[in-house]
Amino acid sequence: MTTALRPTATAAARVVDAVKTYGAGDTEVRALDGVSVDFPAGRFTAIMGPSGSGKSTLMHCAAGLDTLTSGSAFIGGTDLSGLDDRALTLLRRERVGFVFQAFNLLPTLTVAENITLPLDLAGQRGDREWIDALVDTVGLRDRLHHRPAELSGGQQQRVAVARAFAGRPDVVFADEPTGNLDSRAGEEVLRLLGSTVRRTARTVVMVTHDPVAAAHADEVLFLADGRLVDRMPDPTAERVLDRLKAFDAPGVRS
Ligand SMILES: Nc1ncnc2c1ncn2[C@@H]1O[C@H](COP(=O)(O)OP(=O)(O)OP(=O)(O)O)[C@@H](O)[C@H]1O
Repeated sequence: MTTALRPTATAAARVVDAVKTYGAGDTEVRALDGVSVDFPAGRFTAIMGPSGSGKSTLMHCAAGLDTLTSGSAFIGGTDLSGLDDRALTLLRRERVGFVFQAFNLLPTLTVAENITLPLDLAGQRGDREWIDALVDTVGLRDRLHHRPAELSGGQQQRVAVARAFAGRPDVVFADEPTGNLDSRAGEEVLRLLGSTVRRTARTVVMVTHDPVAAAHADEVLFLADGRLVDRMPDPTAERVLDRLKAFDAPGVRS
């Protein structure tokens, strides 16, 4: 293993020289064109960039939902390319949490059952104190026995956030978590993600199109044409918006 490929102790997830192509020959698309990036432990990182820049592809490959064409992806010190499908499924279940735009709660289960679903699937009891604290953090104690259909969109996404963190994962990947929410409910979910990172030293990686959402992160990564072209620590919505505008400006590339 070369030095460049050795995972750092502080990266919850990382990709090295990540290349992902779709199709072949004239129709080949290079969705990721040599991206190397660490997602530091205990930090909230947002991924932004124009449509088609490779955000979802990067997230899916970093999370073990998809495989790279070349390069490496690590969760903690585990090289995902060395894992077969079964091992990848187990790793995702035990060490990765997910929050999707569409909430993806199971309608027949109660809120409490949805929150512990990943643990139940893994045959684990989980840390009851941790889960109890999560229920309070997301403010759903009085809804624990309700079904998702009885909750607002914002409440459903808060259930999904609790579910994502229930197993104390190394990293939570959030794909447009506020895309289906009005701005107030979205703001609550973002504050929840940020405060959970800061209070519990968990790690969140979020793909978003929304500069206001990205401003909740500790750092924003900008992709363009499948490459990492910029990073912005301590972002504000205004600065993120200005940076995004530069992608559209004639003659300005990254
Ligand atoms: N399954 C696929 N087959 C072929 N091409 C794909 C596939 N998935 C993604 N692509 C292409 O890869 C490139 C990157 O796509 P990706 O979805 O990662 O971008 P994105 O930045 O998440 O876009 P958006 O903001 O529109 O969601 C695009 O050109 C896209 O068309």
